[in-house]
Amino acid sequence: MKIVLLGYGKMGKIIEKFALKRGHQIHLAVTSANRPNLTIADIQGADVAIDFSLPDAALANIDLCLAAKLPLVVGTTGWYAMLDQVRSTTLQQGGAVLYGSNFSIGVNIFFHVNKLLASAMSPYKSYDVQVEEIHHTHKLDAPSGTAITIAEGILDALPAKDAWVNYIDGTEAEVIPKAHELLIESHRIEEVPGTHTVVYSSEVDQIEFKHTAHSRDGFALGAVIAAEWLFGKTGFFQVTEMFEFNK
Ligand SMILES: NC(=O)C1=CN([C@@H]2O[C@H](COP(=O)(O)OP(=O)(O)OC[C@H]3O[C@@H](n4cnc5c(N)ncnc54)[C@H](OP(=O)(O)O)[C@@H]3O)[C@@H](O)[C@H]2O)C=CC1
Ligand SMILES: O=C(O)C1=N[C@H](C(=O)O)C[C@H](O)C1
Repeated sequence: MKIVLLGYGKMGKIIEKFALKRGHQIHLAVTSANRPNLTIADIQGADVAIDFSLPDAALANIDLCLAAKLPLVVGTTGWYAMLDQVRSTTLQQGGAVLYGSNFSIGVNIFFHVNKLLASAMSPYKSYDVQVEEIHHTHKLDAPSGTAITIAEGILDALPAKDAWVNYIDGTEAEVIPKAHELLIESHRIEEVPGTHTVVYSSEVDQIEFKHTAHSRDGFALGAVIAAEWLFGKTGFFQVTEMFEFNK
């Protein structure tokens, strides 16, 4: 496939490596430098686009790909408040968009088991739950998209919690969650690729469920596999739909 990389930073460059290894070609790599002059015609000769850019850039990139009728995989996080609108625009225009807060196999298995664990925990009111995420200091959004997906999995299964709240470690404003709120604690530490932990605590014990990314390779390979999966389809998809255990 000929791939347009929307974003050619930390992720875009690793995605390129896996795309070439799997026999694909890079049609165009887009950065802040060439994005202002990018036209529909520039991307129309490609088969698929993969967006790992900036939270503020994702929506315009989605619109551009829809206008060009180019299937798009969106890995960029931090735009999910607009998800419903993007879904309906994609469906109205007969486009193809697949998005996911995390493309690694390990995290997608984690998402699945997280829901099972939350269901198992739901009768046991003596446990409180919180989510922690640690990422590198360059990250622009908090909480991470992955932490939001994890929190949504817990909220769906635990009637005692109906909303998440975020505390960013090191910021002054203290966040004390109410009993019905699920705390997501965000930490920013040097070059950490991404660590997510769900913690259930009671007076007598603690359960910790943790995923640690050793590098960005799992995210990048997953994004290329997602592009292969999306090619030839129309609709609005989540990365979770690619996995056998969700079928
Ligand atoms: N879903 C997942 O599995 C994962 C998602 N992510 C998400 O992916 C996104 C990118 O992460 P990362 O690669 O680390 O970020 P980087 O900051 O390293 O790279 C961002 C890239 O986007 C480019 N860019 C800036 N503006 C635009 C624009 N308007 N259109 C296209 N490209 C643009 C930048 O250009 P320039 O080089 O000129 O600055 C840069 O090349 C983040 O939102 C992150 O949260 C990250 C890892 C995994
Ligand atoms: O910005 C990152 O680096 C990452 N972002 C994604 C997120 O917000 O969850 C996925 C991964 O954790 C790395």
